[in-house]
Amino acid sequence: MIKTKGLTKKFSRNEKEFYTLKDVSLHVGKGEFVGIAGHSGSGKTTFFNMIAGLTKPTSGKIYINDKEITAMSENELAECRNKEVGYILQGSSLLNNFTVLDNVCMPAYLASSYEKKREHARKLLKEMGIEHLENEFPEFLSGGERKRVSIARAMLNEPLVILADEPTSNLDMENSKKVMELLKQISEQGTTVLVSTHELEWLKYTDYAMEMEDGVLKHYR
Ligand SMILES: Nc1ncnc2c1ncn2[C@@H]1O[C@H](COP(=O)(O)OP(=O)(O)OP(=O)(O)O)[C@@H](O)[C@H]1O
Repeated sequence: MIKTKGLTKKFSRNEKEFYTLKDVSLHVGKGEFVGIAGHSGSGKTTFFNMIAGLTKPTSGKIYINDKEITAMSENELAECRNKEVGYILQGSSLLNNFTVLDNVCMPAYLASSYEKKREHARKLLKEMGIEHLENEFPEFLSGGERKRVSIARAMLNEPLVILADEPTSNLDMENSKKVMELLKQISEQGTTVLVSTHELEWLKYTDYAMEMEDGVLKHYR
């Protein structure tokens, strides 16, 4: 479950202050698949970074599974981020010097249950249809394959919430479809999924969609 209440974010540039998010309230229930449409620069990534606990809001509250992350200490927040939120960043965030399997296992390096997680990582690669690539290095993969590795990595700690920021950008139709189908499947298994996109056609996979326009979140469909 994701809940935001009156979220605002003020940035400054060249000594001028401006609001990137303006009073954003959203409630996404367990297992729901919700889309956020919006043009480049409308505030989607800022919104996702806040839900992931990476950027602090200027004002407003954020709850993940009924826990207010905006009231947490840095340590509590780091733990919540690692356990409860899987973030698929815009673009490629895989490490090229590590194999596919090691990239997927990255969020578990410090965990005592590392070996068990490695088995889970293999299961996830299978679910993503890329188990044959586990020993490859990311730079030799296609964009669609890399994105599926990122989804597997975000799923490693079995989070209750998945954030996918523009997961179809730079992918062809076939791969975009595959990625959206995988995210839908993840939500049907009970994980809450929030996806952003500027390509409206992909919103048909979601349960419903909102639109971000100049930092204001409105109902889309
Ligand atoms: N750290 C920052 N300092 C100043 N301005 C920022 C900062 N981060 C984002 N912005 C500005 O906030 C606005 C929203 O950016 P954001 O990245 O959230 O948009 P977006 O909808 O995700 O766009 P895109 O899809 O292109 O990434 C932009 O005008 C951006 O330049």
